[in-house]
Amino acid sequence: MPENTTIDIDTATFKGSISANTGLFIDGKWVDPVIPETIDVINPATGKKIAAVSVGSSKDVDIAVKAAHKAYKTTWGLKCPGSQRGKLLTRLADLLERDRDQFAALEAINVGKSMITCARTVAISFAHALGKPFNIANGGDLSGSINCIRYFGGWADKVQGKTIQNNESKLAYTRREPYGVVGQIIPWNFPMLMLSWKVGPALATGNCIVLKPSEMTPLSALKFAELIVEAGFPPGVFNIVNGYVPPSALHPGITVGQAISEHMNISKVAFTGSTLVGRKVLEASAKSNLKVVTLELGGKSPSIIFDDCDLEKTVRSAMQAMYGNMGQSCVAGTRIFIQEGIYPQFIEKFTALVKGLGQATGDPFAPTTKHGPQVSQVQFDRIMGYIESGKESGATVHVGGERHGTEGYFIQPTIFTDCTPDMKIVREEIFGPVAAIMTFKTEEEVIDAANASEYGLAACVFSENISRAVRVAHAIESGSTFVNSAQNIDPAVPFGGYKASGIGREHGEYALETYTQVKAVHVSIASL
Ligand SMILES: NC(=O)C1=CN([C@@H]2O[C@H](COP(=O)(O)OP(=O)(O)OC[C@H]3O[C@@H](n4cnc5c(N)ncnc54)[C@H](O)[C@@H]3O)[C@@H](O)[C@H]2O)C=CC1
Ligand code: BAL
Repeated sequence: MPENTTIDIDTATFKGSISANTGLFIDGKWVDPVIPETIDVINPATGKKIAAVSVGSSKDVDIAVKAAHKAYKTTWGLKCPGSQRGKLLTRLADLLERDRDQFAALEAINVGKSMITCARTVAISFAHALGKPFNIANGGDLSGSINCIRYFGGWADKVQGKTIQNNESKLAYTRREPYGVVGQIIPWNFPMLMLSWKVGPALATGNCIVLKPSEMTPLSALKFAELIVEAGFPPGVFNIVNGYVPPSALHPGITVGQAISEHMNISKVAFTGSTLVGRKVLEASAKSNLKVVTLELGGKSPSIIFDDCDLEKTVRSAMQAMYGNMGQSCVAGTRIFIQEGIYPQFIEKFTALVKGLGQATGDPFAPTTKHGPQVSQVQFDRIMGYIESGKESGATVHVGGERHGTEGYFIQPTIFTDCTPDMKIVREEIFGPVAAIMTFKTEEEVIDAANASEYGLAACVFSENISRAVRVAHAIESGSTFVNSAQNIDPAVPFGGYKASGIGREHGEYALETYTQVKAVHVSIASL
């Protein structure tokens, strides 16, 4: 039987012992993988092991899919009224709220999220607060997760089809039916938040889930499974299979993520992660059962700053948009375009703020920390590689550009100036605290420059001329554009990418569409 691990945390911002099971969660129970194997979970602030958790294989995915199918046919799906699904989701949100400090602490220790602005008061669902310190994890990530699950709980009994009045000799109507078993593959940058974005709409619409957390950050998902049981969801509705990437010696064949993508009895996969893997998921679907695939992938989002912006607010928002979550955010505003007239004032204030952020780098549990570590050695090396590339290609390191400290995976918040569109640091997603600054003269010029990217996830536009701001927002090729704010994502508003940033939308009514398929029913009412 898999064991509980206990994580003791004694810090200024969180004190307590958190226990979490380290097994796979299948059919409402904790189980060992068919081939017993574990993976170490690392604290990125120290590089040291926190715990070891079980990892599964395609065999465990098969078992989880069978359990999910059984639940779908017997206790969930069309067998469970939407009102009951909504009640359970609302209960789940309440339980998450009750235990939010523990979940925030798990995010802080496993992802390096820091604990500064005790943002319990944060009104928005997804605060791109700086860093992943504990208080930020609690305010931003946990508020966002709770709000998202509660929001979709409200939708569960409101999923509706339509009647079609086209022909008086028939009654034609549509139904929105769940897919059955859906696979969900989530990343490490916002483990609880990405889980909630996927679990909320899937359960609201009556699907059963086989979820794979990132192998780097499984702890909060494992803890979440306990709340699924406590809330009263029937066994098999929600299953977790952790997995390795790349294949290990014990699991030389396909990985868990690939097994989910290829599975013949999974009818839809929702994926958040790299564009590279997104392509593989799509390919696996094409080669297996043509399952529906939604993808939320990379970005290289522009922040466009016009001369007539509110400078104080804009500088703060541009910093949040860029350095929130240590730059490990798909919507990060990494290409900062500044109109020439305001460049000197903007750069002076932005530099001061970013240097301040650098001074507030450190222990995710310290009350003053605003900037934590990158998630792993791999990500650290990758980002440092980009910083070297920036230097070699002729950009100027204006701030930062080095590692911070000697332990863990900390990188100084970095600003590159003198950037040109051909540079790797301007074209590619870095997923770290590295800003590329460029200037522009005209609206037309900046629209072209902003759109010269394979990505199209998000953008920020800063101008007090609302006509111009909205005009530019419409001209930018992105799934979301934020006017005069950092990326205040909201569970009621659709989220997703244009171009290589993804397929489909999460959040809002659109998410219900991506978790249901439409059935048309034609009933003849013609008199004989
Ligand atoms: N859109 C976003 O929010 C995210 C984007 N990324 C981007 O990806 C880059 C690399 O990060 P990684 O952790 O390597 O991302 P990744 O795309 O490899 O990981 C995301 C998830 O996909 C799973 N996965 C890996 N290979 C798979 C396969 N063949 N089939 C199915 N699932 C698979 C992973 O285990 C993880 O759960 C980052 O530097 C960043 O640019 C990473 C995480 C989140
Ligand atoms: N992947 C959605 C949230 C983010 O990375 O910013």
